[in-house]
Amino acid sequence: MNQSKEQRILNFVLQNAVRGDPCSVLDTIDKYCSQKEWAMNVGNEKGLILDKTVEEANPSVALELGTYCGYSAVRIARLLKAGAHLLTVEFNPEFAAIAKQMIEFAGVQDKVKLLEGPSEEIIPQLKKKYEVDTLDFVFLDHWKDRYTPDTILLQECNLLRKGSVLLADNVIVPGAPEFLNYIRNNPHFQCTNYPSRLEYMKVEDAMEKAVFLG
Ligand SMILES: Nc1ncnc2c1ncn2CCCCCNC(=O)c1cc(-c2ccc(F)cc2)cc(O)c1O
Ligand SMILES: [Mg+2]
Repeated sequence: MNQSKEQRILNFVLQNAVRGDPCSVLDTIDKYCSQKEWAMNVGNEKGLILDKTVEEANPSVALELGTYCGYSAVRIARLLKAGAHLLTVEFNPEFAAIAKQMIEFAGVQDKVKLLEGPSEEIIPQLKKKYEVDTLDFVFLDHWKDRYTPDTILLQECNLLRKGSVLLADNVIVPGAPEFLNYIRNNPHFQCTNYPSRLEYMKVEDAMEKAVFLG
């Protein structure tokens, strides 16, 4: 049974990165995906925007929708202060299994809780089952047509507080036009667009930051 691309990415990390060193894991994934096989990690260019947004928010509780191989989970977790944690939600069991190993190899497993399932099922469980009060930071990187319904669901579940920061990947490619329209015309959010490039490609993409105003 031949290996998946995600398994090949993980194996390359296990063989070439430094165990317990998140930056070396990120650099190794970026090396593989820019030289060998493209994959939908946020990458280093948009990754720098993610870094700055996380550092500015300095979250105690962060949520990621769409874990994939764990690249952005490692990227976020490496910046979290002592006692802070990231909940990351992955729908695909194969991806979740890869991400779990990636997160452990990077040494950030104590800061990351990987939740398997569709976002629309997990979000309503965050308060009672996962003991979340409110979310300080949310990274949207899952199905692009789920960005809007899940942003609405987060509000309905009272998971956002004044100042909660949402950051959405791929608002140009593959694109999330309906989300941009929703969030930019919603008086409860203050939006900022960050033009960038699609990971590992000379193709325009962008991230959208939306701060919840309460
Ligand atoms: N918990 C949950 N709930 C719902 N869906 C869930 C989920 N957990 C996972 N998924 C399912 C998401 C599957 C991956 C989403 N990301 C993407 O689809 C994505 C695609 C591209 C791309 C760009 C140009 C191309 F030519 C081709 C692809 C780039 C990106 O940065 C992307 O993030
Ligand atoms: Mg993405």
